[in-house]
Order: sequence, then structure tokens, then C-alpha cells
Amino acid sequence: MALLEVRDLTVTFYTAEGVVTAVDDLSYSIEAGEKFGVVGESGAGKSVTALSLLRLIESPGRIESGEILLDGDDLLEMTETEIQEVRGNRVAMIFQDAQTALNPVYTVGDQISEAIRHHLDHTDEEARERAIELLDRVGIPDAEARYSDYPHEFSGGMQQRAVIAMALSCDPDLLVADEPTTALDVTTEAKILAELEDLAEEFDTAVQLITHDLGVVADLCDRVMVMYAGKSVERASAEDLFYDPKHPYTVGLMSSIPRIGDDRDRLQTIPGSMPDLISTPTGCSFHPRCPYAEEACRRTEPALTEPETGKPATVGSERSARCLEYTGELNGGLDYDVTVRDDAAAPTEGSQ
Ligand SMILES: Nc1ncnc2c1ncn2[C@@H]1O[C@H](COP(=O)(O)OP(=O)(O)OP(=O)(O)O)[C@@H](O)[C@H]1O
Repeated sequence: MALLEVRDLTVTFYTAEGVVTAVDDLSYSIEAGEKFGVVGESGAGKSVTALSLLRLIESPGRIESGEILLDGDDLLEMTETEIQEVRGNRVAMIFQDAQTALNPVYTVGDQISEAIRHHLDHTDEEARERAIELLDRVGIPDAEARYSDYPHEFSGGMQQRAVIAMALSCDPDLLVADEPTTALDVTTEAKILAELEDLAEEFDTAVQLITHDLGVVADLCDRVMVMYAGKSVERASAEDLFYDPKHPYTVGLMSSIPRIGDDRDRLQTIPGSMPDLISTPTGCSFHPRCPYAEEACRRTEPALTEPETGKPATVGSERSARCLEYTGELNGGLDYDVTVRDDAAAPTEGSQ
């Protein structure tokens, strides 16, 4: 059984302009200890998916349907008390902005100790020791002295490290990280992501990493889901996604990464923008932006398909893509060519 299995999740927002379908019949799974990337442009539904996992969608949003199974327990069926037990304990979450996760009036160390005491049966002294150990482990120099600092005495990078320490303090099975390093400079980002990877290994924590940056995913993730307009349009191992992307949208996303070979028919930037989610285009929602779109793409919504076999994909399929090419309904085909140079740095162990 997968650690997390999301089945047919649909989340809508009831706005004055109409009903926004932010997550549309989405299914995916994450294995224990796996690092799973979720990528896509702004508005794809990545954050809404993440918030749904802990039932943190607020009005005017609503989880309409689906199942979110954690070790077989449906989080959507749990009582409020039960879901609170899951939050921060079995599933922890970190966001882009570390400041919102830290309370300015308590010291960093006290906040981590408090999280530990709240979830684990530790004495004050044990919680303090564990908090110092964790601060040290996430790379805070002189952790014992910094324990008593307030959040504003930490740099942005150190604040995010502290948030990671707090998230890992209760040894969660799954850490959901929503753009955790976007607010930081590139060097700090690289360091923190490398540490996050080490810590996830050490704690055997699965990670759902949300980012708009395919380069980050390549370095860190085992598998990747590409989202567009609330749907999964492609799912593959990070390596397959880089060397052999199956969906034109994935190819478009990758065109901004210079390390992919030059002799490829690049889309450069993807013209246009994410559709309005109140009235998404008919057929394939990517068709207005797709250089390979044909009449059929305007009419027929592609099913998630196994590209090699043309069979309907399931949550357990190793690869899937949502394009009529794989159901044999596209006449012209997809004539892009992905060539990775010998010296190109596609996914490698521990590069950053
Ligand atoms: N509170 C809200 N009220 C109305 N609509 C919302 C709300 N939150 C999200 N949405 C809708 O859900 C869509 C998906 O948003 P989401 O934040 O999940 O995108 P994202 O892929 O995480 O983008 P980003 O990278 O910008 O965070 C948005 O385009 C928006 O239309």
C-alpha cells in the first residue's frame, strides 16, 4: 500500500465570478520515503492540492469529492480531532514564507520544543534537548545559544531551517513542502534543499515538494507530477521526465532549463497563460497554447494514458500523460525531439 493515495480529488472555490475548479479529479500516490515533485505554472492547483491533504481549504473553497488515504485511512472521513492528530504528527507542512510559520513573540527554540511536547510524550528537558539537536542538524550554528533567539534575530535562510526543524521534530511520515526556498537567494536555496534531501533520507520521511522549478525537481525528486489547470498532465520518474517528456506542456516547461541539450526543437517560452478555471477550454485545456493542437484537441478531453501502451493510466501506472497522441487521436503527432548532451546535467545524485 502506498503511504499516500489521492483518488479523484476535486476542489472548488465559490467566487463572485463563478465556480473555480482549482483541482479537477486528481489522483496520485506517494510511497513511504519517496520524494515526489509537483510542478506547474502559477495557478495550476499545486498549493490547493497541498492544503487539501491536511483539510486546510478555507471558505469559499470546498473539497467536493475524492479520497485522501494515508496508510489506508481516509483523511476526508476523519473527525476534526482526528485530523488535528495527523497535522504536524504524521503529515507536516512547510510553506514558502517561513515568517508566517514562526510566532514572533516566542523564541525559536521554545516553538520547536512546544511542537515536540504537543505531539510526543517528552518532558520539557527532553523536548529542549531534541529541539537543540534538530536546530544543529538543519545547520544552525551554535544551536544551543540560538535556541533562545527570537525569529527576527534569524536570517531568512535560518528561519526556513528552523521551520524545517519544527516540521521534522515529530518524525512525520510525509512532509509537504510548498515552494520552501522560493523566498531565498540561490545559494541558500541550494544548501537548504540539499539538507532537506539528507534529512528526509535520515528520517525516512516522504516529501511532496511543490515548485515551479523543474531544475529543483530534477535534483531532489524520485518522481514528478506535472499539473496544468487543476489536472495531472504527466507523471513519470524524474529521469524519464527529463530525458523523454511525453506532454507538450512538460516540454514547454523544460525549455527554460539551459542544461537540456540545445539541438532540440524548443518551445522557448510557452505562449499564453493558464486558462481561467471558471470556464476552462473545451477538449484539452492546454490546446490553446499547444503548438501541436489539432481540431480533435478542441473537442475531446484527453484521458490520462500510459504512453507506451495507450491504455488508460491508473494511480499505480509508472508513466502517464494526458494527450491525444497516446490514444491515437492526434494525426500530426508530436514532432519535438529531446536531446540531452553528454555534458548536460540531467538528474544526478546530490547535485545542487
Ligand atoms: N481563496 C481562493 N479563492 C478563490 N480561488 C482560489 C483561492 N485559492 C485558490 N484559488 C484558485 O485556485 C487556483 C489554483 O491555485 P493554487 O494556489 O493551487 O495554484 P498554484 O499552482 O499553487 O500556484 P502558485 O505557484 O502561484 O502558488 C488559482 O488559480 C485560483 O483560481
